Amino acid sequence: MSPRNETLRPPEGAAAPRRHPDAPAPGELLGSHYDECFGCGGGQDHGLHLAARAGEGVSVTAEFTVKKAHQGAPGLAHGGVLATALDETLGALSWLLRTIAVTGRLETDFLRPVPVDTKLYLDAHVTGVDGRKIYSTATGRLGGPDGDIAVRADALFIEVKVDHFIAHGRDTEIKAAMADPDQVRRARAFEVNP
Ligand SMILES: CCCCCCCCCCCCCC(=O)SCCNC(=O)CCNC(=O)[C@H](O)C(C)(C)COP(=O)(O)OP(=O)(O)OC[C@H]1O[C@@H](n2cnc3c(N)ncnc32)[C@H](O)[C@@H]1OP(=O)(O)O
Repeated sequence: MSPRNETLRPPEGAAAPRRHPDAPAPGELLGSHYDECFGCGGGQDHGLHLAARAGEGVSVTAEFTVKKAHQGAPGLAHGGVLATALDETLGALSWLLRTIAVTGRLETDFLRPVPVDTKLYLDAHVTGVDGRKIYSTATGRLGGPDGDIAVRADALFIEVKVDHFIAHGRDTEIKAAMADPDQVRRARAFEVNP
């Protein structure tokens, strides 16, 4: 499916996505980039606890089970939570590019309601890279990886350096993150590209 919005289509001359030589192997669990992340962190009781795996090329798959705390209408997932699941899955593509990037633009289509206790099967891949701009797309399916599409999104992520978070994040959390050698190593490693 190609993006409906022109601004989310890689421009002419954009580079094809290139899997980083040190990217995790296909099938490998990617883990969380930050324990307090609402999307993937283990430290958020009501977070999505989304678990993503590396796929082939520059792609990932992920699973997320809708919980009671994620409702909008009775018994149904909140649209913003579903957009978060797509955003987080798209964000996980950073592990394959080994580039830190933040969401600049995210366009989401909600095709089917998603009940509480449903497992959403997500996949995402990069469609092109143009300088700091990373174009990508994702789907969330019901019933299995080949099931009906419930939600889909096209996105533009923008590459940033670790300093982006240091400059903009609240002091308390930045200080705690910087005091954690594993967190710093994980983040800084992404800044070194061949
Ligand atoms: C220590 C702890 C580390 C933890 C690390 C893990 C982090 C992982 C987190 C992942 C969590 C999951 C994910 C999350 O939740 S990420 C959280 C949600 N996203 C954000 O908070 C991002 C907020 N926005 C910004 O900070 C800035 O606007 C950014 C950094 C994005 C760009 O500002 P910057 O000043 O740097 O660059 P620029 O303005 O020159 O733009 C550059 C180019 O991009 C184009 N452009 C920009 N925006 C748009 C747009 N909306 N539509 C179309 N195009 C857009 C722009 O035209 C230009 O194009 P060109 O003129 O070059 O052609």
